[in-house]
Amino acid sequence: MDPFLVTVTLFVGVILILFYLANKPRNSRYPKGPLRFPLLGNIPQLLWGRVVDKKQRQEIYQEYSKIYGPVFSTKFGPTINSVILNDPKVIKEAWNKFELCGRPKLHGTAARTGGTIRGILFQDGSEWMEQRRFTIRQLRSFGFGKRSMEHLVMDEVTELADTLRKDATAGVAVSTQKMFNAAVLNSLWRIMTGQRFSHDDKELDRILDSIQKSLTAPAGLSFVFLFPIIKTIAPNLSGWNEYLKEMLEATNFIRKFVTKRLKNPTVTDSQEAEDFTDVYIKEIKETTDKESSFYQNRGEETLMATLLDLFVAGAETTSTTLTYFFLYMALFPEKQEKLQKEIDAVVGTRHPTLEDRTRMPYTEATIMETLRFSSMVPLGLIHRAMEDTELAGFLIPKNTFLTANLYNVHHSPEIWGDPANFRPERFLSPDATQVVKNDALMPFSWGKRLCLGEQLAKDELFLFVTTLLQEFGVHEDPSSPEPLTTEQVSANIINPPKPHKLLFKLRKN
Ligand code: HEM
Repeated sequence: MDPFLVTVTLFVGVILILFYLANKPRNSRYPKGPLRFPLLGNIPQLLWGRVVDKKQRQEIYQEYSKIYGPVFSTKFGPTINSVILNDPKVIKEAWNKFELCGRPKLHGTAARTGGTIRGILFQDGSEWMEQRRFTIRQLRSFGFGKRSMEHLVMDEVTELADTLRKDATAGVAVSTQKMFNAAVLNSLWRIMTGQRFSHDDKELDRILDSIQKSLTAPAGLSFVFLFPIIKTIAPNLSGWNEYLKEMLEATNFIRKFVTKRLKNPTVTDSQEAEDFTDVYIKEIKETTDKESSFYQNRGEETLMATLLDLFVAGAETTSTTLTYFFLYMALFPEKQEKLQKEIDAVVGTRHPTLEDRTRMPYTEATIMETLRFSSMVPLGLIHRAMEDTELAGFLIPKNTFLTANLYNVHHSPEIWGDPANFRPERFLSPDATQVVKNDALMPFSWGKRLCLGEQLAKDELFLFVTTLLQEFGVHEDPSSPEPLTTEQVSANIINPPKPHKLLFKLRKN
């Protein structure tokens, strides 16, 4: 037999076997998915979609869900199996199951807290449950959802309005990218630590910049998370060193704060705690159970991680939503006008309060539409199956990663009819007097991992939006070289809008 023919036959045979093995279903009820390449899984298709088709990951997943259905599987490299959920009903079913609410054990997330995963955001199991419950209880007792919180938020909006007034009078267009960060973070930070930052605090600016860079790190960095070897081979080229440097800025800042507070407590043991950190330290002192995440050194490390989680999650998310909100107001001036009419009619010239909310359906609907339209956390945070689990007739094996394509849910024509239009009216009753909720709107995710800052974020969004639009009109900057666009920057977790500037003009002058 011709040796060339033998070689070709063998080569083709090996390739076919490798493809067969790569595509062999993990069990008879495992979700289907696109063809997997040996060793690489679906990385080639994802790269092609990103580089050639210029599509974001959520858009690529959206295309796949049209072919493989609302639950499909992908594979990254030889070992990481991932299931993508594209339907709100399935997402709810999944995120209500404790077994599907684990987190992947990624070295990238461990590196930020000294090599061991601690806290809430990236933790699972008993430590996650213990920390999450404690944090929710304490945040409520310190003001989440209460009048006292409202005052903290209003202090911040008022200061921001003072700065904007100067810019408006000078006719200067402002970049809204970082504008809300400190103001939004401060209300949370006062509850957590008793401290606030001045809006032009340079250290905070640097840390928030680092958080922004690490959260919006190039999407290519996900590959480093999935394949740790890349960071050893190409620590600089892969972006790993830069990511770590940025991430550790915030870690070091929080570590410094915790060390100082442990050495110099602000209250004695018999005094009432004044902030979250005080209560936490009290809990550490009172914990005798060695298994508890509050126990001694582990407790101190976990305090650091939990504060870091809230700092990171609280700083970037709400402020990016506000950036989107004002961008949309400039892009859709007729919506802005309607909203301002509602503010003028209900609030008039006094300060807005949270009690106004029920009488301001258009404002509420516009905030909801902003959260839907921007879907700035498009794929939520990755979950992990902690056990073999039944889901919507499928069998999801232990350690499978799960991703909710929130972007797809928020942009499904079957659910919204005209998802590509910014139309707050979709959340209003026909007579426009009531907000109509839609369960498919889930920007804060769902179930056991539901964002624990949802209440604060909603309160802040309402108070910032109403206070600022009461006084200012927001407009496109005519001197800008590029027109405003709804386009997003593709990123790691949070997708910000493209950098832009807006003109804030005083409404009554
Ligand atoms: C508009 C603002 C916000 C949005 C859209 C948002 C969205 C989300 C999403 C999608 C998740 C992932 C849930 C999952 O894994 O299924 C999450 C988790 C989380 N968020 Fe938010 N968030 C916002 C504001 C905040 C704020 C202000 C805080 C601070 C108090 C916060 C703290 C957290 C924490 C600690 C988690 C982790 C929960 C857990 O793993 O158990 N978020 N958020």
